[in-house]
Amino acid sequence: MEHSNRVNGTNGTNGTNGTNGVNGVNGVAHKPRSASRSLPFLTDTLGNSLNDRLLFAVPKKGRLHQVCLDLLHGSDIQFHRHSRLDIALVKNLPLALVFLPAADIPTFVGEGRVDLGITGRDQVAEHECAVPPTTTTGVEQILDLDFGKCDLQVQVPQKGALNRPEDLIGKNVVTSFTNLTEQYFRRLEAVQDGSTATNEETNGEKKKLRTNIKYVGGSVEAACALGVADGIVDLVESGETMRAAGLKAISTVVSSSAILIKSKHPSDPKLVDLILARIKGVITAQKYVLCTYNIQRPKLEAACKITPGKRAPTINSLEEDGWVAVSSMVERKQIAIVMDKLTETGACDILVMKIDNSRTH
Ligand SMILES: Nc1ncnc2c1ncn2[C@@H]1O[C@H](COP(=O)(O)OP(=O)(O)OP(=O)(O)O)[C@@H](O)[C@H]1O
Ligand SMILES: O=P(O)(O)OC[C@H]1O[C@H](OP(=O)(O)OP(=O)(O)O)[C@H](O)[C@@H]1O
Repeated sequence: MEHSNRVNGTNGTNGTNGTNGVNGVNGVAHKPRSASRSLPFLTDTLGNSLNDRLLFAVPKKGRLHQVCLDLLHGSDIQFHRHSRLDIALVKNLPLALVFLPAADIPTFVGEGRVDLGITGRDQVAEHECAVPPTTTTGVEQILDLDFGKCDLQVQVPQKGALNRPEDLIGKNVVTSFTNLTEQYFRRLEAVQDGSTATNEETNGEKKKLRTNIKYVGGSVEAACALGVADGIVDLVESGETMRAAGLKAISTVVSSSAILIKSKHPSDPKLVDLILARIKGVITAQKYVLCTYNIQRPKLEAACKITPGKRAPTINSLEEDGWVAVSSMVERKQIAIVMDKLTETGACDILVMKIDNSRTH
């Protein structure tokens, strides 16, 4: 059915080359949506037209899925997703959500088929290795979302003769990120051969890679124990998975976090700005708390150095002579230290409040 091919994208963009899709998803050639946007099969399926809606891709499963749903909720993007349907119309904005695998989102947004998306920086890097951006295609990274932080790392068995990434040259490496891994080992091999990375093509042909890179879609950490790989390239957050599999990290290929991306020619740039502002507001609200306290005026300058706020602290006079009340945004992760320092400076009645939402610059 055309619908599942085009929107689910799981057939066209997976496979051994990850999100390669050089010819577009399922071979659909690139055509900017802004030029002509006709999605008749979606109209039929949902009984609603998507042609006037901005399309926003959200990871349909995995580590980023629930956090993204929470972010949409915080941004007052209201929708109802019918079971098994990967598209949901937003009730209060001319927007439709498209639920896709995180790995496929850069392809859809990069080709301009979808206007906005949330995915990992690692997935964008993996996609761009295979499909370099042009003036009309490729994604623009518009906001770091401050969650989904992890590193794509080269890992080898804790006990063994392999200790440096160079030791894996000519050996078997298993990963879900074949493009980044190939690029990484191509550079490493070039250095070992005494050539430069840019010198990797001879007579227009890529030099054959000596390292054998194999794709697996998940549970990458099992590959060494099962004898499929000498080393792996996989994501590490806490390091628990890696350690449990008896592996250690020896190099970082890419550091990642979740990002908001947009196509180069979104169908409704104003709505993109509105959604960006809302999401920024939620992210800022999660990152900061509001700290208020009372302090005697002579100690105010020292206190303001501890709580400079995002722009400047708000200072109000108190009825009690010589005292002021201060309120200031403080990074949530710094708040305990800030309260300790304020107390030392002579601040009292220190209160810390959660911020539900925000609009700041
Ligand atoms: N352990 C982790 N900690 C933080 N972020 C992660 C972690 N694992 C993956 N991510 C981020 O989430 C993105 C999606 O990875 P994930 O493995 O959850 O996706 P998936 O393959 O679609 O889901 P599943 O593994 O359930 O099939 C990654 O590209 C990365 O940016
Ligand atoms: O460092 P940690 O906190 O242990 O996280 C790292 C693990 O998380 C991801 O896999 P995930 O659990 O999403 O499942 P997958 O192997 O099916 O991709 C990643 O591929 C690692 O295996």
